[in-house]
Amino acid sequence: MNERKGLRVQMNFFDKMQQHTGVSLNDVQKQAVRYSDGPLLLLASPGSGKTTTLNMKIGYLLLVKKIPARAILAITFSKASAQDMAQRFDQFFGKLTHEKVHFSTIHSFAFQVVREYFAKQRINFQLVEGGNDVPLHKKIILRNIFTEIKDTNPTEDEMDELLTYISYVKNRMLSSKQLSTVKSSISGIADMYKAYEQFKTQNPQYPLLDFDDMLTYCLRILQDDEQIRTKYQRRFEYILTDESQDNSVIQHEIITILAKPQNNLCVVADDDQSIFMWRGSDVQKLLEFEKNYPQAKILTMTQNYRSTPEIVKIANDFIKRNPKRYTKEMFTENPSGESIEIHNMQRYELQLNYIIQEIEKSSNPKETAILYRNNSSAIRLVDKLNKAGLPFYMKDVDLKFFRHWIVEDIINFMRLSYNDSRVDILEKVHTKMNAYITKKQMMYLKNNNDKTSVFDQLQTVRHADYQEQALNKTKKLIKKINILDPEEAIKIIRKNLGYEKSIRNTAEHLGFNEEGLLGILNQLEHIAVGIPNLEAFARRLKELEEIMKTSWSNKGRDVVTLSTLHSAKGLEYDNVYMIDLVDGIIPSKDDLKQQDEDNSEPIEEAARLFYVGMTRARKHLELLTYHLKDDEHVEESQFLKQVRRLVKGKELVKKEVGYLKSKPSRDIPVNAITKKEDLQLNSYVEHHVFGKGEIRELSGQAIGVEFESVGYKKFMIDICLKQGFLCNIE
Ligand SMILES: Nc1ncnc2c1ncn2[C@@H]1O[C@H](COP(=O)(O)OP(=O)(O)OP(=O)(O)O)[C@@H](O)[C@H]1O
Repeated sequence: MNERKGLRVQMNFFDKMQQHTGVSLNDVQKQAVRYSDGPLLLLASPGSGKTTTLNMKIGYLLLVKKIPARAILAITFSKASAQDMAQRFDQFFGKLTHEKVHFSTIHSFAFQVVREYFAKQRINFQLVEGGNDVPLHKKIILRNIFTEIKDTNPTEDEMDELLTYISYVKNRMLSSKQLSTVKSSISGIADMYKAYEQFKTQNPQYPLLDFDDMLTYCLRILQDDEQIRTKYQRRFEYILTDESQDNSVIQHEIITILAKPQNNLCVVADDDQSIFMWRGSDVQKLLEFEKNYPQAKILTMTQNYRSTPEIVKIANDFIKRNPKRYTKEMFTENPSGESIEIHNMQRYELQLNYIIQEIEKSSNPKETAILYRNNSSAIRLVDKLNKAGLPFYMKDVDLKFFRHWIVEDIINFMRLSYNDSRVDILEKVHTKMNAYITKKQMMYLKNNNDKTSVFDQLQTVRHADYQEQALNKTKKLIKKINILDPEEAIKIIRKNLGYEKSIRNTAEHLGFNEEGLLGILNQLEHIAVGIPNLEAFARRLKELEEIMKTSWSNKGRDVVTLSTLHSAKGLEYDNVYMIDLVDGIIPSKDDLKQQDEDNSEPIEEAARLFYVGMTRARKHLELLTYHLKDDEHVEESQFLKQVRRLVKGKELVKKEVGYLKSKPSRDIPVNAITKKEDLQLNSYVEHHVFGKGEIRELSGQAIGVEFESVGYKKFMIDICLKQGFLCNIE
């Protein structure tokens, strides 16, 4: 093609695309689309049209450069983004070409390579994660290794830490010698990692692979097997990677090899949105792009099409606090809107009440997101939302809270109060209260249990006089718990039975985060407010778990979205509320500690997370903080202080009193069932979230309904009646 003709074809492409999609690319976007031969780093600010540009670029390769689809490899960050890209590609080009480009995650590409290699070697391998049909799961292997090495079962938190550690080590390609450089609260974690690796490879004819191994093997195969390497290098003439700021070291290595020798590699990234360092991503690789490809072209897309200038300006100025970054000045030509709001509440509860009020007021909840750093922020929020009758969609449901050992302990204390002859339950909690019960005494009870009160039985084998008193006191307290309401009961367990002291001791001895553990107790206490008895409390926990678990069924409905900041990546909403903006959460305690120890990387990553949150908002952004949580003073987030300085007095500090509420916060429908006697077995009702269902169970405090849309669910009758959740069907 001669130069003029080439230029004409390009012009036609952009004009045609504008007519076809309504999107008129800006100059940098066009340059990025056109630049296809050689390495290109496309640095893009949030909302600057990365996905749009990447899609146009692929269309350009197909339609203008006549590259067959199978020669293009487009790597996305997650399965969901691969689907999203494929969908958007179809919208743009579905009518213009029949060619189908394969959008793939790096893991699914690696899997293809690994499968091919093992087939060639006639070796059977087995996956240890993904799906329920995996015969031997990674978590089971690791649980066993942990128990063998530590002589105790891991907690859920320890399992998480171990899984993250292993993933980090592999993604960062750390050698055995470097293992000790990775910080962990679990002693002996490096040995666990080594034992795990050894276990998986003990039979070379039948290796076990987890998802991270897919990358490790893929890289090794590409390095060592010339035939496979050249096959893929020849096949993929053009490689594009999206969200590359979150690629790990090993992912960068795989892509570097694949792109050789022509290096037609387009890397789309925003170093300011790199938020997965803890999982092994390495933004350093991006910052070194020019060093690795001296002939590289670097383009910067900084026009934001998403947000108002008020949001764009503050977010842009905020992220400059991080010194190690590519300099970019994000700007927008969008019309002006409202300024960012900062709300500094007196107490944590007021933040919750405020959020509820805002959602109730909202005419379009689907366009509203509540973002928080930790999943634990969601528990009380979900409780409140449910009590207010506000349905929601939760982006990444984490049910760990409900299985936490502290929750189990509290339920066990309550169980014991129903029947204090239960040796099996006492065994689970005997070391966690002030009764000085020894292992030997427990053995005695197990062998001689006469089904009377365990405390009376223990009196016969007590060792010291002080134990007599302690056992008497414990027996009385345990009995008392049974007649108290759950909120009071938890207080007695914490303070009088000595459970809180035992948690503090455990935290100190095992290096657990004491504040986090006590936080779980506080959450339980709050959930318990207003619940009449212990059974109802246990049921409420189950109910909350179920509500969270099934919130996916609200996806796409006109409901508010709850999400961690991490999972909000790539999404956008008209209204965004960032909550729990206090020091200790964002930045976390550990971020702050590491900063004190001269490692500023974690706090910079936390700032990027904050930035990701702010840039999700199209029109309305609110940042929420408070002074007091559970009677403890908390400091507002230092990031928020920075934003406050940038907003300069435009904030609206609202008065606490405006948000206090005690009554049900939604309008109860006229046909709502408010009396227990109006609930009839086998009759049909309409639930405010789950729709039509048949009452199948009515027992004590609980009601069970079989719904047409989501199946069987159990609720607390009291809450349903008070909040008007169930309505008669005409
Ligand atoms: N040249 C353009 N003109 C008008 N709108 C555009 C243009 N480019 C992109 N957009 C629009 O801007 C919005 C953001 O684009 P996109 O989702 O591609 O951004 P992104 O860079 O991937 O965002 P983020 O990284 O923050 O998730 C989309 O609604 C898109 O249609």
